[in-house]
Amino acid sequence: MAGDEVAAAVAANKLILHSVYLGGFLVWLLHLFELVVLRPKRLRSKLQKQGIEGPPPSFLLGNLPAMRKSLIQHKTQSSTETRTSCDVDVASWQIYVCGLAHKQQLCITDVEVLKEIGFCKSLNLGKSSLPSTIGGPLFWQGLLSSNGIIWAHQGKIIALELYLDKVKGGLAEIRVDQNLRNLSADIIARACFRSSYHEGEEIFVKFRALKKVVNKGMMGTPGFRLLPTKDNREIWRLEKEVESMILKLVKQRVEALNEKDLLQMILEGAKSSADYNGLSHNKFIVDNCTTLFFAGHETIASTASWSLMLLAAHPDWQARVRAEVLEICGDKPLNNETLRKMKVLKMVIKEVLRLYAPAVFVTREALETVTLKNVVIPKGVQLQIRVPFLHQNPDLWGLNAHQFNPERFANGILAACQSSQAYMPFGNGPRICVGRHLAMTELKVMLALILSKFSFSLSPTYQRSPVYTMVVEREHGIILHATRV
Ligand code: HEM
Repeated sequence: MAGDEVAAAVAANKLILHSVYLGGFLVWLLHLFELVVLRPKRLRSKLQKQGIEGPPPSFLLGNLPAMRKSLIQHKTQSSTETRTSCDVDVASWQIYVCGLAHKQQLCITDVEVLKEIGFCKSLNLGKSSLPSTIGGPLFWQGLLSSNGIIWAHQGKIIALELYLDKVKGGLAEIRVDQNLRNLSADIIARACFRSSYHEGEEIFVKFRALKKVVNKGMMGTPGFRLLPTKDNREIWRLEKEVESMILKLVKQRVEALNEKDLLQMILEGAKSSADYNGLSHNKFIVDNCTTLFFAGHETIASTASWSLMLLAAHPDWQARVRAEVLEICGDKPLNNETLRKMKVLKMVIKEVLRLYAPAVFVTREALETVTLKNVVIPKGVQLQIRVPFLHQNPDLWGLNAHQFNPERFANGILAACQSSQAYMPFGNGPRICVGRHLAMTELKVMLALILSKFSFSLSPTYQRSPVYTMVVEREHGIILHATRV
């Protein structure tokens, strides 16, 4: 072949290649247009035909930072007020599309619909794929994000081990000599796996690093996770490390004396996992352990931190809780009996969970077409419940809905709110948090121990900075002054 023929062939090849790339890109753009413009329009008109009105679809094209800001806005100057974007249009049904999961999202604020979701036992209303799309490597196909028969299988194993009586039985003696995060990790490690934070420390460190990278950017954009970007490579590396550490812990456990604890139950459940959905033995173990690390650790660390901030900002409530703890316990150790008597502490925790619910969204997906409040929800539509909207809605909680006032829970949730469905820090219905009893016990133990020894005030430099990073965290931390009581 002559030189100019070779050059012509190369140029032709290049042209073909570029046309293929361009064609692929155009198809991708069309697909995106279909997802974010046409489908929501179709869904909206379907709902309009059923008499449901809502604002026009809005488009959140995978912009996680913008979504975080819209959820937790800094609307007031006050360092402790918790006002969120509650005053945006809260129509009963809002329709908008969220490019994060490339699914149509139906935002629900109608408590009657929430009630129906709570009572709906059908496996057709499952967990939305949004959390696993965004937070995939943190919990993949564990209990938190799975559906159908595998969820039922995992639920039987895990929920049984976290029942109230087991939680009470597992109360270990705890020393307050670590920071809150480590303390909550320690309790989770002890309660679930009878190991200590120290033994699992490395896993928690890696897991936090993994969470930090997963949180960055536009993780829900289709195909994005497959690209070998710097962050994705970091995620893949950390994922492998966490996995091998968990499996090492499991190996040590198998070689040691068997105890009937949660880890042991997960190991036994893993033996039959393939029968349920083809999940491999190791994947079943790793996904459920990471789910528990994530669900049980970050949520509690977040609630404990906000509790201390609010108590520091409200010295009257801090003094009431301390007086209660000292009166009930004196020099006695904390146990189930004494914890049960701490009514003021419980009211405070409930109020903190109302104002700073760590899980901002509770989500569901219509895995098949379902009907809620006589409205037909087509298969594939995701339902999104924004917890802060419900928890701080003045129509439901009264005019002081944005203020810290634990007294509202003095006579229970029903007396505090127009509808008990509107209080859902732990979600609702069949998918309600399986760790809620452990969480409440853990929070009571941590706060009682800390408040019995220290008194807190807010540093003048403290700046309120809630930010949504899978749970509601503090962007600039919480700065408190502590003195020994
Ligand atoms: C303050 C602490 C906690 C909060 C606010 C919290 C909140 C939640 C929420 C909102 C859900 C979703 C519920 C729904 O979709 O209706 C959930 C699910 C879950 N939580 Fe928690 N949680 C906490 C602590 C824990 C702990 C300590 C554990 C375990 C050790 C745990 C394990 C789980 C699991 C496994 C699920 C999935 C349940 C399912 O889908 O069947 N959580 N949690």
